[in-house]
Amino acid sequence: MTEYSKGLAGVIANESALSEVRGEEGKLSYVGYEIDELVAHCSYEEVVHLLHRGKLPNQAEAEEFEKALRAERSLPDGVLTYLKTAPKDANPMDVLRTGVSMLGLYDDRAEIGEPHLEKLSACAISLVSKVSLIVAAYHRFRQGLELPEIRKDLSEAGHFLWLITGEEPSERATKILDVALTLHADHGMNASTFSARVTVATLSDIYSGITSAVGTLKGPLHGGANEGVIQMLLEIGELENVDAYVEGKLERKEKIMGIGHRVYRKLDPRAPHLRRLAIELTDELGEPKWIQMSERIAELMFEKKGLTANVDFYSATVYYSLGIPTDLFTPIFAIARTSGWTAQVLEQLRDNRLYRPLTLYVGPSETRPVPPIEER
Ligand SMILES: CC(=O)SCCNC(=O)CCNC(=O)[C@H](O)C(C)(C)COP(=O)(O)OP(=O)(O)OC[C@H]1O[C@@H](n2cnc3c(N)ncnc32)[C@H](O)[C@@H]1OP(=O)(O)O
Ligand SMILES: O=C([O-])CC(=O)C(=O)O
Repeated sequence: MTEYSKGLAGVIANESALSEVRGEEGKLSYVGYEIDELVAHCSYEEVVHLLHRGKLPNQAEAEEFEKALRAERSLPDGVLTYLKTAPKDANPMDVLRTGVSMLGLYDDRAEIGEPHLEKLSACAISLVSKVSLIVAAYHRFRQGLELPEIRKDLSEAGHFLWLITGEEPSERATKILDVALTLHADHGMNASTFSARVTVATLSDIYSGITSAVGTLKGPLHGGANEGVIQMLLEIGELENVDAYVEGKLERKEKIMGIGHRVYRKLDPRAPHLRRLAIELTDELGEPKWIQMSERIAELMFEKKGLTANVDFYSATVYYSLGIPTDLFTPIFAIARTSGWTAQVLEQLRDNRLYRPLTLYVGPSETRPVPPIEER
């Protein structure tokens, strides 16, 4: 009999040369480069090149790739109209999901059937660029503001900050966001990437794949946890309330957001980078209580459950300290992960096989005749 693993835990679903998640060691690398190295030496754009093209770019390739990404900084009029008329109190992840789906309507390269890899690569670059624009444009429009002029002189991180604030982004904020984007870019067979791969494996189009992924990332057990972390910190309010809060949650068998991971059991290697940034930023702001509360939560969860902080735990405090509205945290995750989703979609289609696992049937063991309706 085929082995059953609830939630597909421990099951290998495909091969990938993109990210290697070494859960036991607490290590993560993209195409053979540890994330610590990438964060120290590369821009997010270079990391996107690595994921999309399989190698780090040289200077000329990096410039050409940046140019290609920046050339895609526009949205079809139909999408802009939608973003202007979407409900102002909508969840930005819902707006993004529909926005990505709409992009497919305006891109005639988005075909079903046998993949055309060159066209798909172009769509992938376009998506990496446009997802960020959709998030920023909706954020401006919901406040009754115009989108600032599109610029070609700013990096992906800097341009997003420029668009959401309308102010020249500082080098420091740009660098911090750039690091966060790099750390979130790809992560093996996580739930949203799996969704994207399942969708395109039917030979549906890339926009359908990324739409599936956005919908999957939104959930609080996945990317949505970063927003849950700030809500939790605000609810706790003060350091002295942390212990009672955590104990209460555990007694009620409720989850603490940003803690635990299916694959990393000892350390999520992205967390120390984000923790360092969170400490620096809250210190500069003179608001160390956010990090003090976080540290106590992490300490208690390790003591009581042996669980550690995941990528969402400290990224929340980093974004909060940068003044980014809470409901844009998960969309920022989506902006970064679009690079990984699209790279994984391309990889899936280079050597495709339909995903079709089995179900362990637990219904009635015997089949029965259908009784007449008056006898049921
Ligand atoms: C980018 C990302 O997607 S990272 C993950 C983001 N999600 C979160 O931060 C949400 C909070 N965390 C969780 O819900 C889980 O840890 C997940 C979904 C990430 C991983 O889930 P699983 O691998 O199924 O966890 P698993 O069931 O093995 O957990 C083991 C035990 O720890 C408990 N546990 C796991 N995470 C938490 C948590 N955050 N708070 C409280 N208890 C937890 C489980 O309830 C379980 O307890 P039990 O043995 O008493 O039943
Ligand atoms: O890999 C996972 O299960 C969740 C995820 O996306 C991540 O940690 O980045």
